[in-house]
Amino acid sequence: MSSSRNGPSVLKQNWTPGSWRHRPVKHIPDDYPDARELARVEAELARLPPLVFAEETRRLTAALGQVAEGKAFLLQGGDCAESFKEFTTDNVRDSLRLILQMAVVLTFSGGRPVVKVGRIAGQFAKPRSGATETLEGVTLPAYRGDIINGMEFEAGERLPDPKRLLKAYHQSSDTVGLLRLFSQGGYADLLNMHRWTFDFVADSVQGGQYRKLADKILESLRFMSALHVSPGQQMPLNRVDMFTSHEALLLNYEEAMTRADPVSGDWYDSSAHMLWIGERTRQLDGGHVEFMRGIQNPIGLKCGPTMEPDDLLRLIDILNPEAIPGKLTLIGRFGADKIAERLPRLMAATKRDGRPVVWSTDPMHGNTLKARNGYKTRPFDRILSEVKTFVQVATAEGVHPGGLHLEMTGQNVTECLGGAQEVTEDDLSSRYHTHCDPRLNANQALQLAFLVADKLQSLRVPEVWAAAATDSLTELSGKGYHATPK
Ligand SMILES: O=C[C@H](O)[C@H](O)COP(=O)(O)O
Ligand SMILES: C=C(OP(=O)(O)O)C(=O)O
Repeated sequence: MSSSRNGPSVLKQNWTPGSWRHRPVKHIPDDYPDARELARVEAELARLPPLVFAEETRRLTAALGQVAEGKAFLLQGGDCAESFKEFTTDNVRDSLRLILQMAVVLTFSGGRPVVKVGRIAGQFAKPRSGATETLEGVTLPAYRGDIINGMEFEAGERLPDPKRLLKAYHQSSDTVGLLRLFSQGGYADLLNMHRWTFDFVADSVQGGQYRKLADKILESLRFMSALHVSPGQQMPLNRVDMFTSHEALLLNYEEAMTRADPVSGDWYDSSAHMLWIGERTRQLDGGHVEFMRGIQNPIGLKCGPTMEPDDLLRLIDILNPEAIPGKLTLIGRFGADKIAERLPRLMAATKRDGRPVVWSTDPMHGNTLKARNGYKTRPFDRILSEVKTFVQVATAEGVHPGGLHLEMTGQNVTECLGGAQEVTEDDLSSRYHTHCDPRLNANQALQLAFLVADKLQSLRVPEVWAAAATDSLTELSGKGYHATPK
């Protein structure tokens, strides 16, 4: 059952882009100094062009449907928080090139297409643990992302300012434009894959591994072209589909960007192809879930350590009642020490339930800690450990380990500890640029891609999968894993 030109489907009755306003909401500022100015900005946004088209969004749903069936893999990654200050053409290109490199690695080893989704062109609003921040005895409202207030520790900057919604829109629009140019205009041509390597990665182990892999792929392409077999006839190699996503947190912005598609009559949030609900705003009766139930875009749902199987199933009832393949991606973010205990029953519940979902892992948000020198950081070994356990649990439960959700950057930052470059606590201060949470740098991200690719490679053949499932059970015993009755 789907909606039609005759009106919304029965399941979506009583929904409007603004119906979230009648529900309790968390992490949306209620202290804009000038409510009329906010309303004026919302009206202006509603008149501005969409950032993405419904047809592209439907293409992403279909691609994610393939992931749900185990025929593709999702790579979703990018900034923790985009900022106005750090917006440059080079930064957008570098975010894309990192995704392209990782996708080559994952596609080659996993033997499945990789669906590429950036945390980009709208990832501006952040839910914070505390409402305030205190520095040297002065307390101010917390920084909540550039779309809401400013990062400077100064009273005026920390006030929510409606004009920031417009600035975020225009920067997102420029970013989408650049992504289209880079992904469709030749830069993403597979024959260019050597040029995607970052200078600071070229001499590392990962740089060498990538060079070898790229040589191998180019050799195969030359071989096929010598045989006059052109893979490009079936699948263009000179451009890629690069989709955008962000957390749908500031619903004032999302509502203003939501439009009825003239072709299908369905409502699409035109601010991004994919939106997700954060761990802190997934309350069943909350405004965020209410908003997301009405839009036709593919949706992500963060699933943290406190989520119970019943809550998850009720959220699926609300968010994907029509069981559309590719509509819902569950993004586990438990922490390396909790995943083996918390994930299996959620996966088993979705398996028993039978409605299609993509299972993806975010190994960043459950593994944040404060270093001795005060920097918020994430150890690479914990990130890696969560990803490995994710694949093991999925394998043991007979579920496709479908995706990876990362906070990462093409910049040579020192924000996460460890990795092949062995970033130490003392190194953190040298290039710590994030606006909120620590991101993997390109070297660490590529290293992770090679390690995941290695795991996925072993799952390509069904018999190997079965053996891996047995091995996974053995390895997981002792980590708190409880096998779920089949
Ligand atoms: O990205 C996620 C959250 O916004 C972030 O982890 C919150 O950070 P905080 O705990 O410093 O507020
Ligand atoms: C806030 C985020 O994550 P979570 O909701 O999982 O904490 C995020 O991905 O930016």
